Amino acid sequence: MCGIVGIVGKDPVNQALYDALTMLQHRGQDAAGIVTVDNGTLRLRKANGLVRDVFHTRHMHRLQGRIGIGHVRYPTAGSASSAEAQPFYVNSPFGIALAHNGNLTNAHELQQQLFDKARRHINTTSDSEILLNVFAHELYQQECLRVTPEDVFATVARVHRQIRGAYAVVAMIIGHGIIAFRDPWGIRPLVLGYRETATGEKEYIVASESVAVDGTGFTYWRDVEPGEAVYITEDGELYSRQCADNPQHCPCIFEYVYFARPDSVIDKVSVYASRVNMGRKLGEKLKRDYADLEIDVVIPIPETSCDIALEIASVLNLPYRQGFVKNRYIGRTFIMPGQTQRRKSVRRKLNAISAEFKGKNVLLVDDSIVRGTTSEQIIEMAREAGAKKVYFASAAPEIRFPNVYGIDMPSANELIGHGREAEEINELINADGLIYQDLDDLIAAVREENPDIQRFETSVFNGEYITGDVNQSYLDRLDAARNDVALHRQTVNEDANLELHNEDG
Ligand SMILES: O=P(O)(O)OC[C@H]1O[C@H](OP(=O)(O)OP(=O)(O)O)[C@H](O)[C@@H]1O
Ligand SMILES: NC(=O)CC[C@H](N)C(=O)O
Ligand SMILES: [Mg+2]
Repeated sequence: MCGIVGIVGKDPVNQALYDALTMLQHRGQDAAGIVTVDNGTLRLRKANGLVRDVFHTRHMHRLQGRIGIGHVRYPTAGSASSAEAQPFYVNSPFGIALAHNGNLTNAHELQQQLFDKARRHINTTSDSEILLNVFAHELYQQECLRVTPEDVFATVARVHRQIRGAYAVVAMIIGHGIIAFRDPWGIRPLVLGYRETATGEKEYIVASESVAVDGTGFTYWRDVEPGEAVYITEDGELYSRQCADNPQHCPCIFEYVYFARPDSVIDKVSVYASRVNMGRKLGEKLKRDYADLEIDVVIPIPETSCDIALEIASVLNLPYRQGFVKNRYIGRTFIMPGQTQRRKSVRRKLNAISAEFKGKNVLLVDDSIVRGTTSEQIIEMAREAGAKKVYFASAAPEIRFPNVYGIDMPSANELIGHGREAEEINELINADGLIYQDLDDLIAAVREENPDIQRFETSVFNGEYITGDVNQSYLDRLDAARNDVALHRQTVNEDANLELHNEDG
């Protein structure tokens, strides 16, 4: 998952972009970037690392201008090289910078078409650079000297017809403004906000999550609709239009399970409320079907599962204890690159308080089990801390299939739930009992907050890929390109990559 933001302001936007990126940091910890337009010239700073490490005072000084976009990256395509940090830039037409959250499923074909049709060279292995070039080529085809809202909407409509997969995008055209659009399924989130200056002029923000809107002093306004494009000119005029032929709302359910911050509201669903509902549903299942388990205490695996576990404890009428302490200086482990780093980080990140485990039957709660890295080690830690029995509950059902829409789960074989039933998984993670949420209950937990959502993107649980273009040969290619061994090989070679259009360190 990545985080994106764009701001059209009346004063310099560098600090607000930086602040927004820090509030989206949980969506991507690998790289960060900001581009602003300063008197007709792009200013760019992007590099690998956390937001606080990428931007130093000297970079912030250079990022002048009243309009800009930013990105935090969690790679799902291409390499982890800093040359693939975003935003990307292309000089024709006009000068365009673009930031993307999601993953294109036809990137390979698009790259070939770009060369055949437009002789466009793609310098990295990133699908987002391809997306930028498709957009640039279509805008060029409008043959306009000044870009009008009509040109923008015609361009996005043509982009929608060509690209497949998941995409929430912010793009900036020098001398014109910012464009934001979302794929016709609305798989990845994108929200709009505004604020007024002291003189009553409007400023706008688009961001992956509403937390970035709240935290920068903007007011949340609405979600960008699936398929919709929003164009905000540099003078602050806002235009919007539905640009997809057949938009259908089908947001990614994993945003609610894990990715988004609980204080965000996505597609009118409070992430926090949906997690409380997940806890209630799972608590009810435990009460109904597992009444024979003698549980003394419910313990969350910080951080994402805390709201879920608290609700389970309340349904079961059991004590809730924070038996694991989280090291606040270690980030999210699931989105770290490479299994070695992920494995090592679990014990660095979480430590048990023995008193909460000694001689007790504990129910550990997590939001999801993906590779099983966390659950396996945490159960071992609970036993070392003296637990009698260790039961494990997951607020998401078994994750059995790869994700192709912006979550880095490219390889079925790396998923502990792939081809296995709960009992087998239970043995692998060495629990005394493993209880998964049912998919219908998970869907109901989120839908309860917005019954207008008819369908969710749930492919990791049931293998149904809503875009309809994902077949086994695509999945095999993805696996070969992005499994842990392939990524390791890539990292070794990445220094050879050429870095363009960047401020030096
Ligand atoms: O089965 P796994 O492959 O270990 O993946 C699942 C775990 O990873 C995530 O935690 P993470 O540490 O990323 O973030 P959090 O602090 O937000 O819970 C998630 O919340 C689970 O705990
Ligand atoms: N997680 C994402 O949204 C990734 C965006 C893009 N596919 C990249 O790898 O940089
Ligand atoms: Mg976790």
